[in-house]
Amino acid sequence: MPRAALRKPNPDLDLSKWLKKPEDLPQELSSQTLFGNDQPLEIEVGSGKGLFIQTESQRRPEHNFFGIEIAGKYAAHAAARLARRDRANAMMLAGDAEPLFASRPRSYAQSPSDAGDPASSDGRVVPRIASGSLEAVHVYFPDPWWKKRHRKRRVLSDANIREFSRTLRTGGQLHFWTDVLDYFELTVELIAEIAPEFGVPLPEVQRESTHDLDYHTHFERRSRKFGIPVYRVCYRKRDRS
Ligand SMILES: C[S@@+](CC[C@H](N)C(=O)[O-])C[C@H]1O[C@@H](n2cnc3c(N)ncnc32)[C@H](O)[C@@H]1O
Repeated sequence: MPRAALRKPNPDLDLSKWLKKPEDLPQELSSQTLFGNDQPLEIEVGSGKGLFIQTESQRRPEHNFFGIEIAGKYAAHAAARLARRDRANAMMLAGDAEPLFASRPRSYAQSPSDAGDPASSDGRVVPRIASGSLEAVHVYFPDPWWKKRHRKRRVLSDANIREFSRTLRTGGQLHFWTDVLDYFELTVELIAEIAPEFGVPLPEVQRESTHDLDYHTHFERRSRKFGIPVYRVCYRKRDRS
């Protein structure tokens, strides 16, 4: 299903507080470095038009929300939602989530001398997101990328699932919703195989919507309007020991 065209953003809206580029970010990503406080940090990967981050940052002001969206236009659209509401606990990154979660150097480097994450004095790479530091990771309606040569683009790849688990605190949550049944089943199997610390997936309930934008995300809205079933799960990371 093609995506609807985006409305042009208001050029008078100053997005600088809500829309970041990878090069604007501090080396370590935490509530303290991004928001200047110690509220629990939740990251949404693939925010699209930003309905989730808009509604959740309003509903739970005691948490911070960092949305990552690789498509610049969508990231700007989501940031504009936050800017119009002057939201203090949410911001968007226009960029790829994978190198930010990676615990090995990846390619946000601009030049060979600026190669990825810094090494600590004993030569280990320091990840951008500290282990056990996140309250939740949200992945809603990720592109399934069926072709074999495209599978490495999946947000729920082996590598990313391991990194999501690494960065979540014990008891932290991974939310995954999709309307693609095969992809849902394959991903649930994959998580059980490579990240058993997530335990069994807990089903999340479908809420009744009370108005036209009362949905979790834009893709959830679209699926429900077309009568397409949505598969929703939440994992809670357990202590491995
Ligand atoms: C199908 S859309 C779903 C958007 C939104 N989550 C929703 O449910 O309405 C998937 C989004 O993930 C974004 N995306 C894909 N790979 C990404 C990555 N590696 N990092 C950040 N965003 C990514 C795409 O640009 C796209 O906007």
